[in-house]
Amino acid sequence: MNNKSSYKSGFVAIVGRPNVGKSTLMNHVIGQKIAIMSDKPQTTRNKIHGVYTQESSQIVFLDTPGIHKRTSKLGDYMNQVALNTLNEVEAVLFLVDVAAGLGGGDRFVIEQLKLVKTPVILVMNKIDQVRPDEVPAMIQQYNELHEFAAIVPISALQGNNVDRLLQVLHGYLPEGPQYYPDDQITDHPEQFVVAELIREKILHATREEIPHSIAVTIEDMRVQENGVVYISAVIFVERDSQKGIIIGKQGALLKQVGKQARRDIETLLGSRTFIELWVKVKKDWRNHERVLKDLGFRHDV
Ligand SMILES: Nc1nc2c(ncn2[C@@H]2O[C@H](COP(=O)(O)OP(=O)(O)OP(=O)(O)O)[C@@H](O)[C@H]2O)c(=O)[nH]1
Repeated sequence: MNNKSSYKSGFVAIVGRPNVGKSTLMNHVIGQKIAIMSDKPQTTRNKIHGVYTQESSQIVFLDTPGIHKRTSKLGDYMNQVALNTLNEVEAVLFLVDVAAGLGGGDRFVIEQLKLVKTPVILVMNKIDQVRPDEVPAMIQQYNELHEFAAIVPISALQGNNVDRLLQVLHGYLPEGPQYYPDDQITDHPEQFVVAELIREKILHATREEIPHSIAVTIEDMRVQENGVVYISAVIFVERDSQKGIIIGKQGALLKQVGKQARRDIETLLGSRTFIELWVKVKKDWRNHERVLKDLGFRHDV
């Protein structure tokens, strides 16, 4: 895992009507890996669409399906979940199909996006299907409906201008940790990120006092009947003194960590969560290969 302070990372939500090319774009950006991820049954509503990792940055793309329909009560609820997510991410990619033209579905999504304070980047996909001289008028049409942070025409299928899109996105990434390892797609991608978010909050709250000698494992994570995701996580430290620091006076620091982590985790999952944090001392765990493996860590932690 990379803990360089200059590392940048963040969440980006992708929205767009069915068939506009969301999967094709992800395939182009990330390649084969996401196929594995998206095949996994998801416990929650927001799906991780893909993770794009580079030397100094990482983007976690979220799929936000709820935004497109307005039908039932469930639809309303989904919509609210989607809107909450969109308000918490670094940027929203709004994909449209220029070949299909601007339709009612797009207009509906734009109305939803007006409720969101996050920068929205309009991605005009399937540019290979129209004549170049048609593009300015199309841009104009969308510009009249909403003030987008940026407008980027691409062909996800042919890969045209996708680099430019990634460049624009990088501009919106704050400093943050590398949530996912470079090349490893875990069986439980959500759990991995949840653990990493908790770890990040601890390091932030304790500053220099707790070196990076902590590990966080998710012992239990499941959706309860009331829809709340229950998470039980164990924080492993090397010394008793570190345990005291992390718990804090009357549990104050741990409570703060839990609160901050919950905010991010709820954004990621699009669900309410209940998080239990435990602190355990496991002496010199970093030196033990097997323990490391149990904890699901690689060697360079
Ligand atoms: N010509 C052209 N076709 C594209 C482009 N991007 C996607 N397509 C095609 O559009 C169709 C739909 O693409 P998907 O990536 O499955 O769309 P999606 O938005 O993920 O669709 P849902 O999963 O239904 O939400 C596929 O046949 C793609 O090959 C593009 O840039 N140009």
